[in-house]
Amino acid sequence: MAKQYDFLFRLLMLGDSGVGKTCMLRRFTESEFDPSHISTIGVDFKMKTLEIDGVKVRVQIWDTAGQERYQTITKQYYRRAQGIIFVYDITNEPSFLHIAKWISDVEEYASDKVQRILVGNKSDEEPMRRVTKTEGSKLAGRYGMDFFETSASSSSNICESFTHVTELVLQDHKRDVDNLLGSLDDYLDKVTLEEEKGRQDNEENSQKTCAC
Ligand SMILES: Nc1nc2c(ncn2[C@@H]2O[C@H](COP(=O)(O)OP(=O)(O)OP(=O)(O)O)[C@@H](O)[C@H]2O)c(=O)[nH]1
Repeated sequence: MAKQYDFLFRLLMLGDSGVGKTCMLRRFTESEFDPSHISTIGVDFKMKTLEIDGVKVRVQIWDTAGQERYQTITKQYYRRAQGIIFVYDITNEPSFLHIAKWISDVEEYASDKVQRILVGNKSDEEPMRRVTKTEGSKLAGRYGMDFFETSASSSSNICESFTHVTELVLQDHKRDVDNLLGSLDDYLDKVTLEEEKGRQDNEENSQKTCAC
């Protein structure tokens, strides 16, 4: 059967328990919002296909448990992620302060090339806000990440944030392919030049032989 997509990328969601990772993922993949909080056990994943600039990208999004007790399990998923979404809750300051810890874990366990974005979720809860947009944006800037405020409840910026991290992974992948093709071109040019030089040397040698 023909493949239904051009690329398959793995994304990972990280952040404290209760910040809304599962709700964001359900909103993105199933357009649903469930206000109950059932803590994720270990890890879970959902798939979705996106079309970016005519390229079909299938994303496998891993939703990790925020609870400390599952971290030995969840850390095993860091290495294979190509994109990471760090999530905090704008109504919960500790979840924002813990982002530095999540980032340091990723720096320790994930690939150096992993693409990352920062998300402040629950932007619909404005009266309960404890972390300003400027604080979120500054933290993201400090780590060289793009920043979004989302709401799984109202759906604000959900599609934009998942699509953006996928675009970053796709761009990085294309850069790798271009570099590989560039090296292949250089190699083929070198081989052609050497063959050309070999032919010329042979011709010169045979002319010399004839003259004798
Ligand atoms: N108001 C509001 N509530 C939200 C939003 N997203 C999630 N919630 C609520 O926050 C609670 C926790 O959401 P979950 O998605 O289960 O949180 P989680 O980060 O996956 O938690 P763990 O699985 O324990 O790591 C639930 O009661 C949700 O209804 C949002 O955008 N706005």
